[in-house]
Amino acid sequence: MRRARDEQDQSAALDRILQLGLGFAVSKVLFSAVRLGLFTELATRPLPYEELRDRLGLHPRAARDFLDTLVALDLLERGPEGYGNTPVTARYLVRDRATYLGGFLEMTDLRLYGFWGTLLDGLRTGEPQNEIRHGGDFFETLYQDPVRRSEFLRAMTGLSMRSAHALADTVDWSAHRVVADVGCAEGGTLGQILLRHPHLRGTGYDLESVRDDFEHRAERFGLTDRLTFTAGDFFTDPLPRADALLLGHILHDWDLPTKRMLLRKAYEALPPGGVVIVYETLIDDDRRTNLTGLLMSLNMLVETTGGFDYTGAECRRWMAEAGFTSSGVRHLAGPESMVVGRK
Ligand SMILES: C[S@@+](CC[C@H](N)C(=O)[O-])C[C@H]1O[C@@H](n2cnc3c(N)ncnc32)[C@H](O)[C@@H]1O
Repeated sequence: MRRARDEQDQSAALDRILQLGLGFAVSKVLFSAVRLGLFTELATRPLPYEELRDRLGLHPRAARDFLDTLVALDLLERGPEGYGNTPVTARYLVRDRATYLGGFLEMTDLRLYGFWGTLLDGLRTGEPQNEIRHGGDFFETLYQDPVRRSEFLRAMTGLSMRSAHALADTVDWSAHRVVADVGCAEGGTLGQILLRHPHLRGTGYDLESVRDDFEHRAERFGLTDRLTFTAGDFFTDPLPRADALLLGHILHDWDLPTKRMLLRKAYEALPPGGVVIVYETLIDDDRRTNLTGLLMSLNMLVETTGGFDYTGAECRRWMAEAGFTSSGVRHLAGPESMVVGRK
């Protein structure tokens, strides 16, 4: 009896190893579906097999396996009317919906997928594997190409969207008037917060080259009267003054001295009682369970010269060193949590 159970366990573990080994294939199936606009084609209703195949321009040899793989992955439903979105893909993978996450997946396919191909080099050398593999500054290099810049900034909106909703809903904004987002990208997070809290004004702070993308999105939000852009470089300039400062997926881009410098600058920019809100895929304190946080940290190895993700306990320690009198960690959404520090 026990032997039979051991054999079953072993066989399940072997299946898992096989599936992990084929993880790259799963990623590519998902990326292809997003880039083909499959979930967007199904936005209003399910479609019969032939019609869907023809609309997507798929070869008959490939189409059935491709679509049924997505069914097996719980990313499509198949019923009498054909193939349709699941509630999750309808919400997150249909383009032009406010909840679209696909921008992050598109960027992951176009950039990260290739860069992770030389992970082994990164593991051995500690050097980035992306556009700055042979030197240069990451953001300066990336932003030289306007298409890649916009694609990256859109990806940030997708990555942060669920946390943006959670921040808007769970933080007590009533005590604040002005909130600034440091390294705001397109301003998607700030926009979601301001839409829900009409008494707030917001400043997006980022490099000058981000201005057009930010202002375009502020217009789409209908928030140009309350949401403005301030160009700045947080290495050389002070941070904008505000009652609340957001640092979303910023600290993980940089080495420890820069993380500390940014928290010190945040402290200086806040009035007494002001708060800094750091949010990321924080790694659990025991570094065992938040797989996305650990993978994100390896992604910082691939993408940056010194960046790494970290635990809530580490961040609270750096906040205390910067002068913040109290701090606490709270879960936001999925793998993401925030650390709130009060001056
Ligand atoms: C990983 S993205 C995070 C975007 C956004 N906060 C989010 O969570 O979706 C990092 C952002 O920091 C900005 N950034 C990089 N270097 C900067 C600098 N020296 N000064 C100001 N912003 C900078 C980038 O342009 C980018 O928008």
